[in-house]
Amino acid sequence: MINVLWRKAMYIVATLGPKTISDNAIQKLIGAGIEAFRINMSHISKDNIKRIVGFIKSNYPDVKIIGDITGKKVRVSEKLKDGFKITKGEEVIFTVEDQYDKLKKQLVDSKLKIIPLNIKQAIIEGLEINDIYIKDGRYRLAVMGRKGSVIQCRADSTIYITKGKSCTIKSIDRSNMDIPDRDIEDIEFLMKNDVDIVLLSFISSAEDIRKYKEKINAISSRINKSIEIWAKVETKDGVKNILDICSETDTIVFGRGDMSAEGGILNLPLYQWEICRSLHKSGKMFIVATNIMDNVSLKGRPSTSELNDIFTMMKNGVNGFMLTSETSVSTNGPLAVRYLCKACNRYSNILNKRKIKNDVRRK
Ligand SMILES: Nc1ncnc2c1ncn2[C@@H]1O[C@H](COP(=O)(O)OP(=O)(O)OP(=O)(O)O)[C@@H](O)[C@H]1O
Ligand SMILES: CC(=O)C(=O)O
Repeated sequence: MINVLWRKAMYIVATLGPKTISDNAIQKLIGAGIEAFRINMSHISKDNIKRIVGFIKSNYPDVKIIGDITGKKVRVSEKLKDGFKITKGEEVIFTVEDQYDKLKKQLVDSKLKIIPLNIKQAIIEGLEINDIYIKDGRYRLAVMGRKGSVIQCRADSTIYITKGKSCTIKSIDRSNMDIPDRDIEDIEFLMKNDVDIVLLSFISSAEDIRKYKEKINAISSRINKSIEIWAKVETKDGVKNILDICSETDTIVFGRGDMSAEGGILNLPLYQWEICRSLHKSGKMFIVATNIMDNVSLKGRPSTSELNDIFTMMKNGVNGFMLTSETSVSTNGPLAVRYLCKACNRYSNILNKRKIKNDVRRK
């Protein structure tokens, strides 16, 4: 087994994905300095999760495993059997899950492709929708016309559509949505397999967590297992209610991928700053996820702005970082972890020295 080289000043989490689910890849990430893994329940099969958890638990009992459940995330519905490409300028139809089969029959002779979303008609009734975004806001489809739940859109760029792909409708009100059945099944699976932490996605209020806790407590008394609960904040309401959310959990993860789609990428630093200010001296753990070391995936070294971002976040009280696509879909995962650990160690040494100096000066 590879030994962990050093203990880091910050909590560093890596997401496992197609490029890192083998035992060998997991060992390399641990050797580079990882002390917790995120498993995205939306992308990894249950068989693979069982194998990964078994491997980590029996070889690295101190490494924590975090199961990230999908929450109230809008995605392309599982009802879409075969994926397809839509080209720049092409018009397509989005619809809701409960209208998809009917619409497919009605439009059988039309050339328009239909994309079903995993939401029910009631969720979008009366809602003004100007755009639908795909993959954390990276691709935009402008709404050209709409009749109830039949939404005609034009693509700004060429995109591949497959089931499960993440979508964003900015104006959506999640308070009307039920906890997806899939989340409850996934939580029970995580508990039965001794996963340490469940990461609840799209938490917008303390009430959201309490609803999950009710379900988790019921499972817990039935199977006699427990699990730690963390909240992922990635909506405007979540940022607004951050202190309220903290009353129900000790760890907050800021999901910058979804947040940039939900709140607009230009506003992202402002949301991040707002959470830092709110959590300052709260004693809560604050972990920032996504787009931490993307340049290492692309070019083999971090960019100046990534390093500056990391330093500023540490100065503002962030306690940990969560790598997502850097380790799940890139072959440069261990390199990203090494750079991140080195940066965190170096900056925390400097910040600690500065703090001690200032404390002494104040006395
Ligand atoms: N097993 C997989 N098969 C295909 N694509 C994957 C897989 N795992 C991850 N991905 C892709 O890599 C990206 C980064 O993976 P990660 O698990 O960090 O997801 P994420 O950005 O939180 O995704 P999502 O928002 O879809 O839950 C995802 O957006 C997804 O498109
Ligand atoms: C990690 C995650 O969910 C996000 O960045 O949105």
